Amino acid sequence: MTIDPEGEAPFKVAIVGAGITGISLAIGLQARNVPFAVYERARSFREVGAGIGLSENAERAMTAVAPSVREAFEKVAMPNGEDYFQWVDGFNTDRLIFRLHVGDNGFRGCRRSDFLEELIKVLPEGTVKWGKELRSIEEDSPDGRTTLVFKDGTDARADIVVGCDGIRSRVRQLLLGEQDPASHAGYTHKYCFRSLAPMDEALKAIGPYRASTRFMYNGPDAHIITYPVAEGSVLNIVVFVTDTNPWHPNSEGESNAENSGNNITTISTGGRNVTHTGKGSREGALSALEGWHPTARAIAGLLPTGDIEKWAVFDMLDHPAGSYARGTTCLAGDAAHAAGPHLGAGAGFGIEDAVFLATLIAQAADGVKADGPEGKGELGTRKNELASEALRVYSDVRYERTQWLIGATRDAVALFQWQKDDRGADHDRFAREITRLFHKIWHYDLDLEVKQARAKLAGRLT
Ligand SMILES: Cc1cc2nc3c(=O)[nH]c(=O)nc-3n(C[C@H](O)[C@H](O)[C@H](O)COP(=O)(O)OP(=O)(O)OC[C@H]3O[C@@H](n4cnc5c(N)ncnc54)[C@H](O)[C@@H]3O)c2cc1C
Repeated sequence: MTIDPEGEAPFKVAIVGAGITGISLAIGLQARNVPFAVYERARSFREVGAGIGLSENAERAMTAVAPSVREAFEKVAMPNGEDYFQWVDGFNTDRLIFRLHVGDNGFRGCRRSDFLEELIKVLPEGTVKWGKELRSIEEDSPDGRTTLVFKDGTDARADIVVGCDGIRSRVRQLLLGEQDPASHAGYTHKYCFRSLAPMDEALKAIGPYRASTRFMYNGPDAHIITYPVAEGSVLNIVVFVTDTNPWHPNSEGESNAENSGNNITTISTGGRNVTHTGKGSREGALSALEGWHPTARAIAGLLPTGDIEKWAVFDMLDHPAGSYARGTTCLAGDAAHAAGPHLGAGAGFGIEDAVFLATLIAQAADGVKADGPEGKGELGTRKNELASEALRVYSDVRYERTQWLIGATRDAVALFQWQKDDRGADHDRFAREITRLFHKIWHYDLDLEVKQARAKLAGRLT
């Protein structure tokens, strides 16, 4: 569908950030004929090849935001080896602890970069503006529109601004104030080593069955995840380690404008940008797995030699934002509610956010059209009121679930790393608790929630 960005439609939406959340929202708005532009600080599409899994709630959200999002995923999704998450005692026995059914062909993996590349193809040429790093937002223009000012000195105007700019969100800082602790994510005292190992090497290390499907290895103060991606040509490996120390960044500096998404390199803490990765090594990972079963150690042995990056896991548990919306600006995806990766839900929640935002913004746009040029009061003011209501409803309906995820993710990692009082000994308890957490994520009645959100907005618009 072609959109006239300056045409008659009542709202133009500026989306800051071309990650999964921002691009899903853009496609959702396109499908509902709401004009938009995406402003992304990277100069071109450039992504790390990290693996990602998307659960059934995420797939339902893809279809709801626009069928083309689901189609993009289908092009890159890797069929499951088996439709189960399987947890192994990685420390003592290398034996299975528990299998959780993920649904038929549920929680398929893909390379995040492959998915994003397919998603971006859905958008009309020129709607993603590359090399646009947001610096500030000015809201005092006479027509009620917002001006976005970019690092390169250019600016753009919009009626609604949605910050989809990730865990280090600039929009979040501008919305809440840089000195507000809620503007900055905090260290979860976990870091990880990640790698995509060639499948022939993986097969030698762990054999065909373990390499064919997702496995997780639990143990004291660390855990490992492995699953095949890219049509089974590589094995995605993540080794998570608990760190009792505060995060010690290597250096301080400017945020790296080329980085995007999972490629977390710097983060703002206390108003400063501090390095968010440290140097590590395969030997470091192996020493965190001292005394573990040889299989777990063989997986860590697949990490590259030499210096490798270790990635700190940050989240927004300690200082949550009180709301995701203020006026005609709001936050979505990791910018609003970044959680650790341990329940594999962040991207799916970003797509869910996109469904609500696209739906509610389109509904508010219909409200403006219904008012007509002679509408209630000054059009700029009325437009802003309707836009603000849509964003407020979005924040209200998404807040509880998305905030829950952050704490639930901390609980999950404590289960994996034997940090609960039973130190991993009670397998039934593990099965019960982990099932409850995943099921709450997966079994979400999106249609019902969207319907209720629409009704809530309709109530406020009358
Ligand atoms: C190791 C790991 C494994 C994970 N596994 C899973 C999984 O299996 N399943 C799952 O659902 N989730 C997973 N996640 C979480 C998931 O990756 C994130 O929740 C998701 O990518 C967030 O998407 P986003 O679009 O909100 O933000 P991001 O992907 O961070 O995108 C933000 C975008 O904004 C841009 N940007 C930032 N600042 C500015 C600015 N000032 N101006 C303009 N642009 C800007 C960035 O360059 C970037 O492109 C994992 C995360 C990690 C770290």
